[in-house]
Parts: sequence; structure tokens; C-alpha cells
Amino acid sequence: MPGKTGERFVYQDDEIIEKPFNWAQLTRLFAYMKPYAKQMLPLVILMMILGTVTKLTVPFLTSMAIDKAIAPEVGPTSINMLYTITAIVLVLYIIQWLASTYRIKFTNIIGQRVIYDLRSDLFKHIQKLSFNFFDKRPAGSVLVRVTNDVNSLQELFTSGVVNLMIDCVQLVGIVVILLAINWKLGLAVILTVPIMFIISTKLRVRIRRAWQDVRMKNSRINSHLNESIQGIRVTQAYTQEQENIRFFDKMNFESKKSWDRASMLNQGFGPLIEITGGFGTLILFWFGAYLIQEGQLTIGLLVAFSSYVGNFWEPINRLGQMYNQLLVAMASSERIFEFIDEKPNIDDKPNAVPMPKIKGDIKLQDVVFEYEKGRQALKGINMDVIAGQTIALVGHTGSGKSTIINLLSRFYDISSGNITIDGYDIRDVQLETLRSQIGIVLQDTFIFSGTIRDNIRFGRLDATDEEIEAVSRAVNAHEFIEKLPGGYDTEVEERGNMLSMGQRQLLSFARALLADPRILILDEATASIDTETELKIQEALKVLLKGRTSFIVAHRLSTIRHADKIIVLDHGEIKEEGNHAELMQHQGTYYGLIEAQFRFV
Ligand SMILES: Nc1ncnc2c1ncn2[C@@H]1O[C@H](COP(=O)(O)OP(=O)(O)OP(=O)(O)O)[C@@H](O)[C@H]1O
Repeated sequence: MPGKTGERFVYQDDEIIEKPFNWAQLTRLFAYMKPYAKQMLPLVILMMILGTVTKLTVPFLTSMAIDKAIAPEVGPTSINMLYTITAIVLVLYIIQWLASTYRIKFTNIIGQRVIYDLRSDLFKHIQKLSFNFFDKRPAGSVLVRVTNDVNSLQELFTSGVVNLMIDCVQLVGIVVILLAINWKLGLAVILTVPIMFIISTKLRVRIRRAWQDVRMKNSRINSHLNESIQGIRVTQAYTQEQENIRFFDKMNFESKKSWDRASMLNQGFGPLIEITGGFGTLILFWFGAYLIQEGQLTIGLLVAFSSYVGNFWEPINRLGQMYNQLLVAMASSERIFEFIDEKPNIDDKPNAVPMPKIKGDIKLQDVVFEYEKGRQALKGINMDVIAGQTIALVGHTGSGKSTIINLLSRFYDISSGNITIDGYDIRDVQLETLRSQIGIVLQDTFIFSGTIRDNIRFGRLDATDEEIEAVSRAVNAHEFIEKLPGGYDTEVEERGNMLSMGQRQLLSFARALLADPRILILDEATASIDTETELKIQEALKVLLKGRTSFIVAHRLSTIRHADKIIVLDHGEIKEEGNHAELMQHQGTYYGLIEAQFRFV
């Protein structure tokens, strides 16, 4: 969903940074921890308890050192006691350090595994989603969910959850200790907590929002960058560089502005949050001094108390941050689950049968199809194709040619009517067994990064090198591949920019021939190529079409002429059908199309 006018590259769904707390969703998210919790959680809890107990023991030992060993009224023997206490404190610190190291190690393991599973689930699911899902969404938006949204959960799983537990345990421990040491002073300090908590949380919310704004502006820059690099050729061809630079500058400036604002808030509010903590300490010393004078508290205990109060603020502040983190996680997980819950609308029926080896008889009966409700792209198509025939689909742009080929592979389900292959309704068979027997060669051959060999092998992964070479020879691709610097092992960059259009087509023919499908669908490239390559392609096509039922969205006269049947489409309807000679004689739509298209050839 694009953003407001004038805000290119912005998709509103991805802009929502926080969502209210949702318990059901949190439970679902935490279910990802389950497989590892059993194994790791006891260890984490053990480390956590060890760490907390040692941490909370140190201030108590300090108070003992002051009251029993340092205070002027105790005797000289006390020096030994001081040594003993120091030694114990040292051991406690070592235990604490070890406990925290291992705790972090274990929680990282849990966190990384959860993120791995989540990302992998999401990716697997996206692979299965149907064409109409991608029709609705820009690729950038899908990308953001697999990267940014998953990443933003990372912190929650690696440290957030465990810190939450530690903080709760620590807080309870400290409250108990404070009340046990001196309940009056304890109560006075604890009562200040809600006020401090509210003030610091309020300030924190503003800082957080400001940083989120920075993140959002940066992610806009990223998507703009992505799109401008992908489209750099078009930009330069239309000399739109200045416009692009102006647009980028605006975004860049916005990002800088929001960063300035966030960092100012941070500088201003950061110390203020610290000061709110200081307020509690003030009460502590004021009331503590009074209790010491009254003989109700020792100096050592007051020092211990102040140390506990210091430890008290840390978890409270962190809990506030944790809550923020949860709200962000809510938004990200909602987006992730929205994708995971998206059912591929093209899926096997529960009683789907495997499609037997296809012969290639295809029938379309009263096929109606609409991409969007109320707009028919096909308005009642009837077609009867005998195995082995080559069918050329011709017609004006937008007449429905690509739509027919999309329906044959069941990339979309028809709105009414039916399509059968060898008498099987394509909706009743298992999708994989259907698609694996249909080969598709698209206009814009997609070349993946990897070698030429890898790209041909995409047609059938278990093919041997010999088979790859054989199909390449058969479609006239061997000759140019041989001449490449590394032959079949030449690395082609993503999208195959180093190959010419004609070479890319031959490569895609080789890929299709290797798959050896019974039904071949070919969206013929419209790009004009030199006569020599054109001839090679024509020869290759003959090899490719032999013995298969083929549908060609045809643009070349020679291809159309050789077809067994030409189907002329117009606004989603079949206008005429027959072979070239018949249709030319008829002097109807086809005749007009050919006249217009090839007048200058
Ligand atoms: N993914 C889509 N979502 C919505 N409408 C679509 C989609 N794809 C095609 N259409 C519409 O369906 C109609 C038929 O389009 P189709 O792509 O089948 O035409 P075509 O004959 O293959 O055209 P071309 O020769 O330009 O490729 C057009 O009106 C088009 O706007």
C-alpha cells in the first residue's frame, strides 16, 4: 500500500512501529522458545539465581565489614575479619561474573535459534504464497518483514525475556531485604517508587518515540536506495538523476533532522531520569540519618541500604524499557504473523490426487477469470487442444494472453468454468505434480546469481553435466557458452546483465528442455534481436516444441505461422481461431493485427 501522494517508497503497513500489548500474540511468539526452553531454561534459571543471590549478598557483607570490623568501637582483631569478608566478596564476584557469562551465552543460544526458526518459517511460507499475494504487495514490503521485523525481535529473545525474569526476582529480593533490615526506612523508600516510575517512564516514552522516528526515516532511505539502484538504468535513460537526488536529499535531511531531535531529547532527559533516581536516595539518607541518631540503624546497614536502593533502580528502569521493547515486538510480530497466516489461496484440496504422467490434451470450458472483483480479464473462454499441438495466442496488449497461461499452471484459480488436462480438473490434482510437468519460459528470463551451469540445472536439479551440455547444444546455446571466459562455470551476476537478450533466451530454452515437460508455456520475448540470433532461436524453438503441447504468447511471425492453431484474443474473448492461412483468408482481426504489426518488416 503506497503512502500519501508525493511520498514514494513508503508503505503504510510497515510504518506502524508500536502496537498495544496483546497477550495471545505474545504467547504465540513465545511458543517459538518452547523447543529450547526445556533444554536451556533450567540452566539459565540456575545462573540467574546464582547471579542474583551473590549480587544481593555483597551489600550485606559490606555492612558487616563496616559495623563489625571497621567501626572505631570494635577491637584490633577485627582486621582478620576484614580479610575474611574481602575474600568472600572476591569469591562472590567471581561467581557472579561466571554466572552472568554463562547466562548470556545460554540466552544468546536460545535467542538465535528462535530468530532462525522464525525467519526460516517466514521464508518457507513466502515461497508457497500465490501470485495474487505478490500482486498486492511491493517486494520491498515483503523484504522488510523478513529482515527488519525479524531483527527487531532479536533483542527481545536474546536478552529481554531473561532480563525480565532477573529483574523481577531481584526486585522481590530487594524489597524483602529492605523491609527486613529496617521496615520503616524500607517502606519510605519503596513508597517513592511509583512516582519515580511514572516520571521516568513518561520521559522515556518521548525519547523512544524520537528514536523510532529516526529508524523509520532511515528505513525510508533504505527502500529508496534499493529502488533507485534497481532502477538506475531507467533513471539515467530518462535523465531523472536530478529529480532523484532532490528526492533523496529531502529524505536525507528529514533523517538528519529527526536524529538531531532525538539526540537532543536524549541529552536533556537522560540526566533528568538519573535525577529522579537521586530523589529516592535523598529520602534514604535524610530518614536514615535520623534512624541512626535514634539508635534504630547502624552506619553499615545504611550503606548496605543505599547499595540495595541503587540495585533497586536498575531493574525498575529496565522494566520500563522492557515494556517499550514489548510494544515494538507486538507491531513486528503482528506483521510477521500476518504473513505466516496468509493462506496460499492456491493449494491442494484435501483429497487431491497426484497428476499422472501427462499426455497433453487440454480443455478450457467457459473459463471466466477476474483478478479483481467485477473486472473480467477472461469472459468465457473455450478451447480444445490435442496433445502435441502448438497453440499461438495473439491479440492486443491487455487482451488476456498472459492471463490464460497463468491459469494453465494454476497460478490463479479461475472464477468459473473449468480447465482439464487429460480429463483431470487442474483443481483436483496435487499442485506439485501438475506444475512439475509444465515448463514455463517467460519473456524476461530470470537469471539467478551463480554459474551458467547452475542456471540451466535449475530446470532439473539432478541433471548431470553431460545432460546440461546436451540440452545446450540442442538449443544452440553451447556455442556462446563455450566462448564465455569460464565456459559453463562462468559466474553470472544476478539478473544476468552480462548476457545479451538472445543469449538469455537460449539459456532459458536449455533450462526448459532439461526439465523436459509435457506441456510447455512460452511467453515469447518481444525484444528484437539480430537475424543470426533470431534464426538460432527459431531452430531452438523447433527442438523445444517437438512432441509437447505448447502455448506460446507469440510475437514473431515465424512462430505464429508454424503454430497448429492460432487463437486471437480481444478484451478477454476469443475472436477468431484457425491456422495462419485460414485466418489470413478470413481477413478479420488477425489479418488486421498481422498487417499492422508486420507492415514494416
Ligand atoms: N496481476 C494483475 N492484477 C490485476 N489485473 C491484472 C493483472 N494482470 C493482468 N491484469 C489485467 O488483466 C487484463 C489482461 O491482461 P494480460 O496480462 O493477460 O494481457 P496480455 O494480453 O498478456 O497483454 P500483453 O500483451 O501486454 O502482455 C488486463 O486488463 C490487465 O490490466
